[in-house]
Amino acid sequence: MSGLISVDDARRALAPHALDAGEETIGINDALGRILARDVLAGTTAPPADVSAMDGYAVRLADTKDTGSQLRVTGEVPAGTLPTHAIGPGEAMRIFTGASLPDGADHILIQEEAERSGNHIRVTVPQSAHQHIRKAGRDFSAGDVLVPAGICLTPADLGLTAAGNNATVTVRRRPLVAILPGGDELLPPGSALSPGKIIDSNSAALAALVRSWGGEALTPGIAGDSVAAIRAMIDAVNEADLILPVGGASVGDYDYMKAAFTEAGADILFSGIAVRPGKPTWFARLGQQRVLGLPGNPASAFVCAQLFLRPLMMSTTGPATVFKAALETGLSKAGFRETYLRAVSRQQDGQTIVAPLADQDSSLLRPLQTANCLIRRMPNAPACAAGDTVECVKLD
Ligand SMILES: Nc1nc2c(c(=O)[nH]1)N[C@H]1C(S)=C(S)[C@@H](COP(=O)(O)OP(=O)(O)OC[C@H]3O[C@@H](n4cnc5c(N)ncnc54)[C@H](O)[C@@H]3O)O[C@H]1N2
Ligand code: MOO
Repeated sequence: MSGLISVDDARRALAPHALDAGEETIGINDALGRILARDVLAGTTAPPADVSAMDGYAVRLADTKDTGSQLRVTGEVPAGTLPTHAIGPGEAMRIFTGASLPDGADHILIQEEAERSGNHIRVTVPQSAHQHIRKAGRDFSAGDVLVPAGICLTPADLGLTAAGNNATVTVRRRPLVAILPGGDELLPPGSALSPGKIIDSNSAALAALVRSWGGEALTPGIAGDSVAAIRAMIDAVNEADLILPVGGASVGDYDYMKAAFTEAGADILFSGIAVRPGKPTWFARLGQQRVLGLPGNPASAFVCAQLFLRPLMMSTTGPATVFKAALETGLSKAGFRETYLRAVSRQQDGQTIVAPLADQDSSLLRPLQTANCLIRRMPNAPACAAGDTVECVKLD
């Protein structure tokens, strides 16, 4: 109907245009939250040798079984040095936490369980089992995969990466995504408002989504309602891998976005999707740049970013979570557009329950803040009852 393409066809049309911004190698201190492009390998073994886990004496267990046993202290191994000699029967070596075990030793007598006098120690607590030695390679061995490619780097991953003697990691480059809101009514947050003006909320929400999907967001400002103003903005973001024009996508007299992009040389691949909310969503190529036009209504822009922008950026994030849930309340017959209802899902008695929010108007931000998922309804889906199973998409 009316020249709109289906959600599935839109996804298929977008698939060949998914972003692959390439790889870059960066310092580990800048890598938190980045997507790893190449496995991190251990360049060393940890611990590199059998080491002491306590401050005390490296001994032979057999020499320390009885209270009062005397051992001769033949030397010392502080952490960071290697033992200069082995120990023999009746001998001990002073050792500190993390230091390498001398040959001949098979046990650490902690200093609290020994009494020192000159070059001798006396066992004050009989020792019964080998203890306090960390074996070489207990954590990892040289050549092990420490962090697999594809994951989003956490603080623990970075500690492990460093321990494996890696100062850098190779991560996916962040695609540069420019957000281009258009409309004479829009002012940035924090402005002095005047009659007829509203605040641009889409830029903040979309920039946050872009960042959470591994991209870098550019927000060059708001374009006025004219082809010339929009073209100036297009020129200003020629570095971007993807441009997100927001608003001005529908049929109103001041909806200039597509005209401006066409004039700039863009090739529009589709315009209008049978989806609710988000019908005016469109897609174009401007040379190497991808252009995903989103509707101005905040819920439409947000939902269509989840449905269409996320897959475009998928090479850096992986697919959205889809799950099944039981409806808390019935739903009336669906319209001809594939519909995504903002909803709240929760666990109850081992079951996932989902409830659509009462007001689904696409201008509203409050329900969007409350929602944690979208209920997907296929075009013309029949009415369904409470308890029926529906498909849901987790919201980011
Ligand atoms: N006669 C028709 N009118 C409309 C149709 C239609 O088919 N025929 N489609 C409607 C649908 S569906 C949508 S969605 C909207 C989308 O229109 P646009 O993409 O052209 O968006 P605008 O008109 O520029 O804005 C719509 C609405 O959203 C507000 N807005 C815009 N940008 C922002 C922003 N950055 N932050 C916050 N709010 C924004 C704007 O002020 C409008 O209220 O069109 C319907 N109309
Ligand atoms: O498709 Mo629009 O997003 O319903 O308001």
